Amino acid sequence: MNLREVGEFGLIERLRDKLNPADDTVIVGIGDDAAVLSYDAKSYVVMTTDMLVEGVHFREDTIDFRSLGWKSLAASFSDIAAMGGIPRHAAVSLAIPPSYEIESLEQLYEGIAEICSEFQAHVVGGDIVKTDGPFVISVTVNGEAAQGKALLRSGAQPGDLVFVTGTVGGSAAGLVLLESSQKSLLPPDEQLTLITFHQRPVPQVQVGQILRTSGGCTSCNDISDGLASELNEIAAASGVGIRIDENRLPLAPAVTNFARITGQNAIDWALYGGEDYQLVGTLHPLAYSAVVTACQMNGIRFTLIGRVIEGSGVVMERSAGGETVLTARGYNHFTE
Ligand SMILES: Nc1ncnc2c1ncn2[C@@H]1O[C@H](COP(=O)(O)OP(=O)(O)OP(=O)(O)O)[C@@H](O)[C@H]1O
Ligand SMILES: Cc1ncc(C[n+]2csc(CCOP(=O)(O)O)c2C)c(N)n1
Ligand SMILES: [Mg+2]
Ligand SMILES: [Mg+2]
Ligand SMILES: [Mg+2]
Repeated sequence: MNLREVGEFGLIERLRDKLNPADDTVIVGIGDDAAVLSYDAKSYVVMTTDMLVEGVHFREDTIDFRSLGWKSLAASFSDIAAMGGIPRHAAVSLAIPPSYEIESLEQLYEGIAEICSEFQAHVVGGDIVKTDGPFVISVTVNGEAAQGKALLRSGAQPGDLVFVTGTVGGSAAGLVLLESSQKSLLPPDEQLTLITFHQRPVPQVQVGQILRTSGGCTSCNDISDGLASELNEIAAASGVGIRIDENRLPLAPAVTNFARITGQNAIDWALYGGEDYQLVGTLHPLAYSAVVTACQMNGIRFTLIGRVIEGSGVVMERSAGGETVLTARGYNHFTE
């Protein structure tokens, strides 16, 4: 069968069927943002790996090396955050075209060091190979989580509230701006805001901790492929339906402004753009006030965008009236 037909997620299912069953050290295996592993009685190890490929995840004209270093680790820290874990240790492997300058790779590592100091994480190893293909960065991150309380995609219950942190659609807007010949239509400060959303996403480790300790977060996912895709993953893993409200989607003013100027759709960026690395999930209503207070105290934007219902799939109530079924049409390698 053709890869374009099964897509990235169909391929994962097919490959997973070939593997041996996991043993009891695997608390959460394939299927969530990160694996949760138990080696002793104290705490869980949370482990995730992701690749970034030149031409697919970045190009010379969409990111500088220092930001690329930041973003490469941010994506993995975000997966750890989505499990309620704290990122601790990383391994970084590079497949490098021989034409690359050593200074560029040093800049990459300055960005890696920057995010590691921000989150008190450490690079503890990696690997380097030469390639005649594109530049590839592979990042594996291990984190820590308290035993028994990892945030999964699979616990949403009808009646729960659907939340998202920060704002959404900013990374896609930033990418459109970086690729656009109409940059100057937007004020310089808003240009910088959009470019920062794309190049320097901030993994939501702190809110992951707030959610985990609240005891009422029933599901969580980070936004790599787009809100529509992540919500569908939660709905499918939890066996529930989700209703969200278009009016409630948190968009940064620079994003709506840029959409207006270029005649593009900011809601589509939020739903299908991806790479915002915010957290989306569900909360038992009784946990809401404690979570929102903790977020306010820490300057974290936390928005309710809908509700969990019985059934399946994701529906969005439109601001113009009516509703739209949101398919998992986010970023999917092979179908893109
Ligand atoms: N080649 C593979 N072999 C085994 N498991 C895989 C493979 N590729 C992905 N997975 C697993 O499938 C699940 C879904 O992966 P996916 O990459 O969609 O999640 P993610 O890392 O949260 O998202 P993204 O890659 O968009 O940031 C994860 O548990 C992941 O570890
Ligand atoms: C040059 C360029 N073109 C397109 C994109 C957009 N993009 C690439 S991969 C991806 C999903 C996340 O990746 P993954 O699912 O592998 O974690 C997105 C939204 C980009 N960043 N740069
Ligand atoms: Mg993820
Ligand atoms: Mg992944
Ligand atoms: Mg993805």
